[in-house]
Amino acid sequence: MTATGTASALSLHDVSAGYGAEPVVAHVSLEARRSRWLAIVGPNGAGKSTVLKAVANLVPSQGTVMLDGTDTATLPRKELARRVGYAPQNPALPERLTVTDYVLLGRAPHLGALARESAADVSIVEDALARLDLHELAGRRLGTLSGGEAQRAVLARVLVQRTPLLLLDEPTTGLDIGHAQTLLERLDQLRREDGTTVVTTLHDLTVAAQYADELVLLDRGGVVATGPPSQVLTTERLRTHYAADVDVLTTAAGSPVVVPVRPTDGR
Ligand SMILES: Nc1ncnc2c1ncn2[C@@H]1O[C@H](COP(=O)(O)OP(=O)(O)OP(=O)(O)O)[C@@H](O)[C@H]1O
Repeated sequence: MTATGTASALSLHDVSAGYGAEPVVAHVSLEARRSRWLAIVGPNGAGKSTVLKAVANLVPSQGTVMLDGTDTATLPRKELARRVGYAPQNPALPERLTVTDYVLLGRAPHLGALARESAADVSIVEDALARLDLHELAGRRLGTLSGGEAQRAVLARVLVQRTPLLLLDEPTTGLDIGHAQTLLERLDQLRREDGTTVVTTLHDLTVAAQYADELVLLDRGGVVATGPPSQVLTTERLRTHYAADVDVLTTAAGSPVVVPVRPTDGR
């Protein structure tokens, strides 16, 4: 298989994970092919974030998680951080750290035990700050940023990790439409040019359909549909799993557009 072919970058087989005695996701199997974009969608509480955390080894899990054919259970933490970049939905941020110092932390998996960042590390950070429109905020403390600015700092930190797999939990949360588009296009560029595999959770199903090659629909901790967006996003499915009234339109390019429809029965 070629680097941009259909090889599996990430596969989950029969994974169950959770926070206590009972798993909140159970028997999840899915696959993200190298250099493709997989979007995990589903209603609130379905278990999307938990699946990402299971891959990042942040919650106890059972089953098998394979990265490029290697079982993650065998990977030391630093090696996992060189392979997987994970951006959580609501990270706790060190308020007093500047944006630059925080983003530099993303280079840590590539440094030796006592090594300081090199000029190359600083240059990678400056590039990420510029791409995410953070250069003017580089010296600001995280505690002084707006929600969308802080979200962009979190994403910059994960991008400088330069991992072959990105796991991004609701990456566009808090971003205005322009910054969201810039970010999504940047991710797509990494996918196309560097062969990065992108796995995101996304609530905006139209955006998910625009960018993802494949969707996995989760509900109540299990996979209920998998496939290309045009197959997964049907009016019936969205009613069943989201209790939503929607029309699913199709663009000239064949991409589904999910439009909420107001109930006419006075609900
Ligand atoms: N730290 C935690 N401790 C206990 N239960 C948790 C914890 N985090 C999440 N849960 C529960 O696990 C289930 C799945 O949560 P998860 O965050 O994975 O859902 P999600 O699909 O990402 O939801 P959302 O769309 O609302 O972000 C939910 O019932 C949630 O209440």
